[in-house]
Amino acid sequence: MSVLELSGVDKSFRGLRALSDVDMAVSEGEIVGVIGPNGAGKTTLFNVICGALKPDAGSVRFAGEDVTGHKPEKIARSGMVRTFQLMRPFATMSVAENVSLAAQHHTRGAERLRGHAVEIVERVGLREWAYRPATELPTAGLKRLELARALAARPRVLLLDEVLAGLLPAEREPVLDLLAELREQDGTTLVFIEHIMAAVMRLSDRVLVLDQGAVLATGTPDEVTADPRVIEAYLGEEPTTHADA
Ligand SMILES: Nc1ncnc2c1ncn2[C@@H]1O[C@H](COP(=O)(O)OP(=O)(O)OP(=O)(O)O)[C@@H](O)[C@H]1O
Repeated sequence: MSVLELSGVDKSFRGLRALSDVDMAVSEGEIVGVIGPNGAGKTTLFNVICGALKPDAGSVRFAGEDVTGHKPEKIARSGMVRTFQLMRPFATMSVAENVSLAAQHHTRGAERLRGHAVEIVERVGLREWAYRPATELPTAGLKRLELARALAARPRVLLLDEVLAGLLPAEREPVLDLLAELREQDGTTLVFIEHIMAAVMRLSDRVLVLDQGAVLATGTPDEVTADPRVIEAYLGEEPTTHADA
């Protein structure tokens, strides 16, 4: 059974069709990369899945339940959590406090909450930063903190919006390792929007290609990167173009 299933999803903004009849099914424990040119509808897709936007038509099912139009907090509490491209931590709080705040609906008791937050801070590689103000973090640290906040909610499905953007190639590797570990150790299902094709190729079991709001192709990384329609719409003549975008 699919843990996440979209059926016939449409979403328009003042006549602009941002999503058009999108079907998508993600199995438990699967890693699905979502790619496509700028404006293809990737972020809108995430916003519809996580409840930030209500689709004009179609449905979103999570863990067998119809969650179409449910509030984002409700969807997050039920186990489907997203990260944002632009991380805005609470400025007056430390890194660990920011993570605790995100964990408070999911962990009972102050002691356990603190322990859970510290464990996640360490897991994302921010141990030295735990008690420093979150605003002092460099970009790579803010990205890790965003991931930590999402993990604090104990996600069953994690939606990652360009989690590698702004990171140097050397900073990407540990994040990719962590994402692979989340699936291996925790069985977390991952759906990630990414422009860096090397990461998409390495991490994805399956890739969904959006173009002008519609699903252009879906398949293994090798299948989609060899698909002439995908090459024409997104990858260009040289698929390596996006490798370090
Ligand atoms: N709130 C909004 N109001 C009006 N138009 C919007 C809104 N959100 C998105 N759009 C439009 O919908 C289309 C899809 O946008 P979306 O941000 O989902 O694309 P994307 O694939 O995530 O692009 P990118 O890779 O640049 O982030 C674009 O034409 C965009 O301008």
